[in-house]
Amino acid sequence: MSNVVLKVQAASKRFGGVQALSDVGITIEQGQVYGLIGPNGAGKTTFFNVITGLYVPDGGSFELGGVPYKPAAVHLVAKAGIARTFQNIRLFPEMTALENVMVGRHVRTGSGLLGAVFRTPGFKAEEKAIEARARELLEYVGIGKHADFRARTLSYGDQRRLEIARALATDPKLIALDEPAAGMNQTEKVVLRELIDRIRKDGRTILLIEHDVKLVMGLCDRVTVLDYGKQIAEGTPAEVQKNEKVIEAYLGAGHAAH
Ligand SMILES: Nc1ncnc2c1ncn2[C@@H]1O[C@H](COP(=O)(O)OP(=O)(O)OP(=O)(O)O)[C@@H](O)[C@H]1O
Repeated sequence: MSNVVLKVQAASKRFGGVQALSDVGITIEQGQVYGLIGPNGAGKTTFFNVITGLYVPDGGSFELGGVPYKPAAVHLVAKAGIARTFQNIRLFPEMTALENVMVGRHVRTGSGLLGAVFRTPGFKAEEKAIEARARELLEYVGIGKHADFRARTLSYGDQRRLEIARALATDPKLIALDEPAAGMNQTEKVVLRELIDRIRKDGRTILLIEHDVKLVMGLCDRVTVLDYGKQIAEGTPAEVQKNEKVIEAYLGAGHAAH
């Protein structure tokens, strides 16, 4: 059996005169942390939006766990098994941390609207199980003690970790993190790195957009570099760092030495 989790071939997306993505292809294997880097406007977020159903691609083929999928709508992609976080945190700010994670978990549960309206025994048992799992996930990302706080009252770093817990709650085949370290201080970044490492060790597969080159190079098994929508390099962090095009377009002489 193939251990490829996500296979994207020739993904393209145009906005008016801007070719935001031009035949971009990546293959991510089970248990990998895969990095997507590139300068501002390179097409990283567009790629995320395409694979998660937010943007309809102009072209490309998409497979998740060996099964073709059409990234046509966000909820279908979530059901197919991709969960994501956003560059600009998107939590329900007035709901508690626990409730935010429980919402994520509902993607995977059976009781429909009628069960919820009539509060059937099946629904109640399921709610209990969802709550228990959500508490576990909050502990897992290190914010268990904030379970009953409203999301908006958490620190920035904790909100990012809450987003990760919510994404994990869907039991995704692939978890896509959009700049998880943005706005974090050094201490928070160290904790984040440990968390991503743990998620990988626990058997998950991760796609990561990140501007912090050190974090990307330290964490990722493979990296794709985009520039003006084109894939200018693909390989291990060591290979990519040596690539002339990458040094020119993005890393710069100062970064290449790290
Ligand atoms: N909804 C949209 N409408 C029009 N143009 C868009 C849209 N989304 C992205 N673009 C354009 O597509 C190109 C790629 O943008 P994208 O946001 O994917 O880059 P990025 O690599 O994620 O950049 P950043 O690091 O700044 O987040 C840019 O030129 C951007 O202006």
